[in-house]
Amino acid sequence: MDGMMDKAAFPAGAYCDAVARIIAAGQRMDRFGWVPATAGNISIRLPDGTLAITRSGGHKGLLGPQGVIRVDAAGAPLLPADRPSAETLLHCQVYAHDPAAGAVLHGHSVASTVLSMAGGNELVLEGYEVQKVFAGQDTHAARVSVPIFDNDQDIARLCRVVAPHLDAMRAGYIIRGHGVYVWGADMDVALARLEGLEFLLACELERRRMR
Ligand SMILES: CSC[C@@H](O)[C@@H](O)C(=O)COP(=O)(O)O
Ligand SMILES: [Zn+2]
Repeated sequence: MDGMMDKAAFPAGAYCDAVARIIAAGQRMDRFGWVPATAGNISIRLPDGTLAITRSGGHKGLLGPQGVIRVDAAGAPLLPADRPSAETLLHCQVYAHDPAAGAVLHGHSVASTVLSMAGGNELVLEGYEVQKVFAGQDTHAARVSVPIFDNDQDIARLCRVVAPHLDAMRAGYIIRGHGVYVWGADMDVALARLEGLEFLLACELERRRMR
């Protein structure tokens, strides 16, 4: 990690702190079963506007410091040989859209995968106390829409589909048959929102089973 800090325009501890938080986030997501196999990706925005993001292809519950690399705001690795997450552009898009975003999380839970494959372009959450974890929500009575976008292996094209909806998003979004993207001002907030959203998706799945 020391070599990475040579030209950094921020305090020496910031990158190491981000790496530690990303490793811990991966472990937490893994405990819930949200990052099976090599699924999921995790990033933090650093003070100079570059990102610390997971390397492509590793298990996100078993990350070490080498599993995290740096990319610029457009997603290009600072070390050209590094291969960042295949979905790096979705992270860059969130940071470009929301100057307050400090961390982005992507997981592949059973609930987000199954519910999004049931059809429709949104999942509506209403009546749940836990939906207050999302930005601007102060009552269970509100209606929180989580958009669902069709999966696409062309991530730049997927970004263009997601872009017009970002302003209205309160709880992140779901890619059909794939997983969720959630973010927050810092890693703690992003993790709380992910946990809240996944709890609500699990509730929805359970309710549909009961019908
Ligand atoms: C298990 S395949 C999952 C990938 O295709 C992708 O969706 C994913 O979440 C992880 O890709 P990665 O390039 O490791 O960030
Ligand atoms: Zn994915």
